[in-house]
Parts: sequence; C-alpha cells; structure tokens
Amino acid sequence: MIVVGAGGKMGRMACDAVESAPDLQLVARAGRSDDPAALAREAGAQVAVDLSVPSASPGVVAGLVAAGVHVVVGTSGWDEAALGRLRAQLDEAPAGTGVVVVPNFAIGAVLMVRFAEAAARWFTSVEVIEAHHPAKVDAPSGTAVRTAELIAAARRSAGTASAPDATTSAVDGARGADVEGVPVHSLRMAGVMAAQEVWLGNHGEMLTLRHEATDRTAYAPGLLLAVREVASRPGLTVGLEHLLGV
Ligand SMILES: NC(=O)C1=CN([C@@H]2O[C@H](COP(=O)(O)OP(=O)(O)OC[C@H]3O[C@@H](n4cnc5c(N)ncnc54)[C@H](OP(=O)(O)O)[C@@H]3O)[C@@H](O)[C@H]2O)C=CC1
Ligand SMILES: O=C(O)C1=N[C@H](C(=O)O)C[C@H](O)C1
Repeated sequence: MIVVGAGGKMGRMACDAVESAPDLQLVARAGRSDDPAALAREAGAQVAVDLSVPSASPGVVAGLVAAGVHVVVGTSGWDEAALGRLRAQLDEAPAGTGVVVVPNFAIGAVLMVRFAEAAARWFTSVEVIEAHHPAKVDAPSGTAVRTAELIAAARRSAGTASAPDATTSAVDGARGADVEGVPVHSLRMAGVMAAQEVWLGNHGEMLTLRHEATDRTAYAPGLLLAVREVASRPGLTVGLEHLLGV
C-alpha cells in the first residue's frame, strides 16, 4: 500500500489505519514533491490511496493507473468530466486495474446520501447545506456535489417538478451554488470538522437529514473496506455504497 498526501490530515489517519490492520502493509508514503507511480513501483505497492488536493488528484491517479496500481481516491473535486477521462484511461489500462472514487468514507454520510436520494422525488423543495473546517480548499464539498447530483437524477427520473422559488433579485451567492438545479450552501467554520444537512420540504412538513463527522477516525472503516476491495473491482466504481451494498 502507498498513501499519497500522507502528511495531510486524512493521509496521517489513513497511514495509522493501514498500519493497525494486520492484513495490510504500508510500504510507501508520498507527498507533493514525490512521483507516486515511481514510488509505488520501487516499493512494490499494489494499491494506492490518494488523499491529496483536488488540483493534483487527477494527475496522481492517472500516473498510478498507467503503472497498473489499483487506486482508492478519497480526494474531492472529481467532476463528471474528470471521471469520464479516468473511465477512458481504465478501458485502455492493464487488464483488471481498479479505481474506487469515494466522496465520503464515513458510513453515516453514505447512508445520509442514500436516504436523500430515496426521499428526493417525494418533496417539493430540496436544498443541501454543508459545513467544514476553514482549512478546506474546495467548495462545495465533494460529498455535497455528489448528493445534489444524485438528488437531481432521482427527481429527473421520477419527473418531479423544479422546486418553487420566487427570487427575482439576490446578492451573489445568497441562494447557494446551483448543482444541477439543487441549491448547495457551503459554510466554513472554526469548530466544525465536516457536517451536511439535506432539507426536504412539502407544504406543511419538513424532513431534515443530518450527518456530522467529529473525528477523522470515522473515515477509517470505509477506507479500509475500499482498500481491501479495490483489486477485485476492475474499472471505475464511484461511491462506497456499491461496496456496502446499500
Ligand atoms: N473521502 C473522504 O471521506 C474524505 C475526503 N477528504 C478529502 O481528502 C483531501 C485531503 O484532505 P485533508 O487531508 O484534509 O487535506 P490536507 O491539506 O491536510 O492534506 C493534503 C495533503 O496533500 C499533499 N499534496 C499537495 N499537493 C500534492 C501533490 N501534488 N501530490 C501529492 N500530494 C500533494 C499535501 O502536502 P503538503 O503538506 O506538502 O501541502 C498534504 O499532505 C481533500 O480533497 C478532502 O476534501 C477529506 C476527508 C474525508
Ligand atoms: O475536506 C474535508 O474535510 C472533507 N472532504 C470531503 C468532501 O469534500 O466531501 C469529505 C468530507 O466531507 C470531509
């Protein structure tokens, strides 16, 4: 196993989790000045975990896939265009190479997104609110973007009408980011690690789904599951829900 972004907040947690797992061996740690594919080759790593930064992640993953290394991607910022390029590369890659892109490793967050997807078609209005620590470089969070995309897809396939909104004038950003028609509001707050709410409204009722991660150890079980499974999942898998069977 090699961890890319090993010196970061998530990278340190991942190294600790792998080192505590009796069936896994951490053979290399990569940072911003390393070539992860070359390090993986030298150390004989079969699986890599990428926990770097959104601007570097697609290049890091492409290099590892070209070297025949299976990759678990936890870094945020993977939009449909980047996923499409990765899918195309995997079609040409050494047979059986697998990549699992996981917007959120926390089991509760995966379930919250699933619940939101199931509920989305039954509500007139749906909006997403996410809050993160102020050191986070991207907004909205990868989890929030994925949640909004899945909500939008569920509403499209059920033929749900667009949410009503009479706003005709607004200060820039007041209605949040528009992700496929779903407003997403991002807070960056000291005192918060990672939280997300999905608000669903009908006339006369409100359903609120909320998840909060208060410690990065929440991500360890999902991360270890993805590491153990990635080699048996050739091609591209997006979302831990496919590994959890939920
Ligand atoms: N999927 C999930 O469940 C979760 C995902 N994340 C995501 O993981 C990513 C990392 O988060 P976090 O640990 O908080 O961030 P940090 O800023 O703490 O760590 C990022 C690390 O990446 C390194 N890095 C920067 N550029 C490169 C590069 N070009 N190649 C290799 N490594 C590089 C940094 O090195 P340096 O120190 O030298 O800058 C740093 O060690 C984010 O995208 C975040 O959203 C976070 C939590 C959960
Ligand atoms: O940067 C973080 O901290 C997190 N990033 C991921 C994201 O962008 O969704 C996952 C989690 O929300 C924590």
